[in-house]
Amino acid sequence: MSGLLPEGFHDRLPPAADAATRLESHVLGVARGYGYEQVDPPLAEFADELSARLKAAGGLRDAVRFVDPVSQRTLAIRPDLTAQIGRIAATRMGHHPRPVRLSYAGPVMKLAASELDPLRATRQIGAELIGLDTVAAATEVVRVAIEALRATGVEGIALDFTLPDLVDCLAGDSLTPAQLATLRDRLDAKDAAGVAAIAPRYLPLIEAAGPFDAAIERLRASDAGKALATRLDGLVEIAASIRGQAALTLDPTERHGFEYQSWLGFSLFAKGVRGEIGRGGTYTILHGNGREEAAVGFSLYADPILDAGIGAGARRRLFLPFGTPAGIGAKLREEGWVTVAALEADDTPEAQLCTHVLRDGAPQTIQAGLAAN
Ligand SMILES: N[C@@H](Cc1c[nH]c[nH+]1)C(=O)O
Repeated sequence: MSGLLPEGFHDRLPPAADAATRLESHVLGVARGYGYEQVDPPLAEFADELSARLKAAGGLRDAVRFVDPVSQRTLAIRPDLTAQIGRIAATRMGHHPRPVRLSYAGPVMKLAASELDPLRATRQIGAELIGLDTVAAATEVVRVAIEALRATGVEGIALDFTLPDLVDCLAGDSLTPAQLATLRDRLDAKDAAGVAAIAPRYLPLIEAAGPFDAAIERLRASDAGKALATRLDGLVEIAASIRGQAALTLDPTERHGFEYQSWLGFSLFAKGVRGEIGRGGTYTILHGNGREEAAVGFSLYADPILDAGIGAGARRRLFLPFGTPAGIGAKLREEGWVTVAALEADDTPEAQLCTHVLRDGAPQTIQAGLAAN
């Protein structure tokens, strides 16, 4: 059925849409347990406001934009919720004591799809801690993310740490901006020869990538000037808090998708799920008066998780034959049943995808085969 929706857009049908709601409430529930309260910003807002909120965010290349006939200003549909949370924290919640803990869930839209990420209209669920980007703050955020994924039934979680601003931090002023840009590009491509041609001292960063402990050791060994020592110590502490709950790797130069994250970034993966299921890290919010504020957070991507069939749960629907008194249905729903009432005499449990049928006043399982969805 091509042409019904633009490429990269999709409908969620039953039972996947119910699963999506359940997943969202599990994640928000775990975040709520850690003190994160939900905010719900609008789908679109002034483009200049959205693009200037996070330091190093690089504009709104990813956003669908249009001129609002009412305000006559350019609006952007959010491609990511983090900047909106930053805006709320910096403005309307600017007077709240720090750190502020906020959670969110909602649709986002991207201007273009990529091969790795073919969906343009997706949903993000996440949490942001505003006011700190310390190891303690990052540890909490990473824990919430992992616990939230586990609560939704995701198994085989893997977390890949990265150090998004590492290259800039090591470069000092020894490289021109143009050289730095090429270097970043070559590091992203893991092009050892290209890196060697610009600055051979960066080669150990490519070689270090891999399982966490070994990668840390290799990085420490190559860090003669101890320029990385604090960052590496921080990573080790964060990693220790989730050990055993996720497979840990470290790719110090990975920058794809980490546009605005600062000293720490991480990507989340799960067994049996294609691509990333979430991402997070530390970043800097810009206040109107030029003040900068540290923050850390994560966003989970519901679509790949749901597409892998995780969190779907089994359907359990009880068919109430035509004429069943309303009071009986009410009592069964109180007991936790999902009831589906026949509204016409010839309706059937099969047509209503029911797993159970009310017979002689009691729910009975329908023979296997019929019950399958
Ligand atoms: N919103 C970011 C992840 C993030 C949340 N907070 C900090 N970083 C993303 O989806 O790429």
